[in-house]
Amino acid sequence: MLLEGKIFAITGGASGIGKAAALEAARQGADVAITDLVSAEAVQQLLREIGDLGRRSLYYRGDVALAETALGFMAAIESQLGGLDVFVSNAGICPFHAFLDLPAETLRQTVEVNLLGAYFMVQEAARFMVRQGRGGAIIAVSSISALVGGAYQTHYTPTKAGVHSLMQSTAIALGPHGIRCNSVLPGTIRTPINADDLADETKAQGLIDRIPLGRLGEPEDLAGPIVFLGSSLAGYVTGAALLVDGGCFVNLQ
Ligand SMILES: NC(=O)C1=CN([C@@H]2O[C@H](COP(=O)(O)OP(=O)(O)OC[C@H]3O[C@@H](n4cnc5c(N)ncnc54)[C@H](O)[C@@H]3O)[C@@H](O)[C@H]2O)C=CC1
Ligand SMILES: C[C@H](O)[C@@H]1OC(=O)[C@H](O)[C@@H]1O
Repeated sequence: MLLEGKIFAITGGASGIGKAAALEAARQGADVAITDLVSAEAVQQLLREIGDLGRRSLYYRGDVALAETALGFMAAIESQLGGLDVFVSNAGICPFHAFLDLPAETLRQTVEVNLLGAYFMVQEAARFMVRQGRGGAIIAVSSISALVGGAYQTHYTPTKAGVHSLMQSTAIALGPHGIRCNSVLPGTIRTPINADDLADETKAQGLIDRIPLGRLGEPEDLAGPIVFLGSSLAGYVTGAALLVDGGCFVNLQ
């Protein structure tokens, strides 16, 4: 098992990519801490599944856009699980909208959740790991959108470039503490974040046609890469970005 005896924490772990990664971490031997916006009742089934795998779990409800959520989440992890080895900044939103009439509030909210939320969380996780003095791994869920644009994502793609850049800079800042920092760059993965967008079958098929592996991604496609980057198998990998897109990015012509 890749994360035997480790403590794994993730934001936005109630749904989609975060939920798949949380379950895979438990399968790979880790105790799992999750934070999300949803009620504790909404994650009971997920926590039961983690328990059935023989692992401890905790759920902390909060909004990552608020700096105090990071403090509260880390305090809960310390008191209930006793440490932190792998931290994944995953929570995010993508409210598709055209550029010219984008409301300032949509821009502000997207930046606050995706970029400031990631920053607050990564900073608190790193402080915790440095205090512990046993190194660690931090992974940010960025996107292929850190590298390419989207007409309806002008407020979103800069946040994904931002978290990719955050991992590059924190890799340098935290390397001397034995903390590795990497990002995963998913292509289009079917989750609730894009259910409405992909309900347009012409758009969905257009995306699939550009993917050499011939399908959109599923949340489980990210679970392995995230666990790998958190594990000692990736012990010399830091400051890296792993595209998980079925080959979409390289498919120019
Ligand atoms: N689905 C996709 O095609 C892609 C997704 N991503 C990124 O993956 C990450 C996870 O997204 P998905 O699993 O696809 O979507 P999702 O909607 O299934 O999961 C996102 C989770 O984040 C939580 N969340 C949203 N705002 C929050 C806040 N302010 N505080 C705490 N939790 C909050 C939601 O409640 C939800 O559980 C996001 O950062 C997204 O940008 C990146 C590339 C592609
Ligand atoms: C939510 C979108 O479908 C998804 O988000 C990303 O970051 C990808 O680039 C896709 O556009």
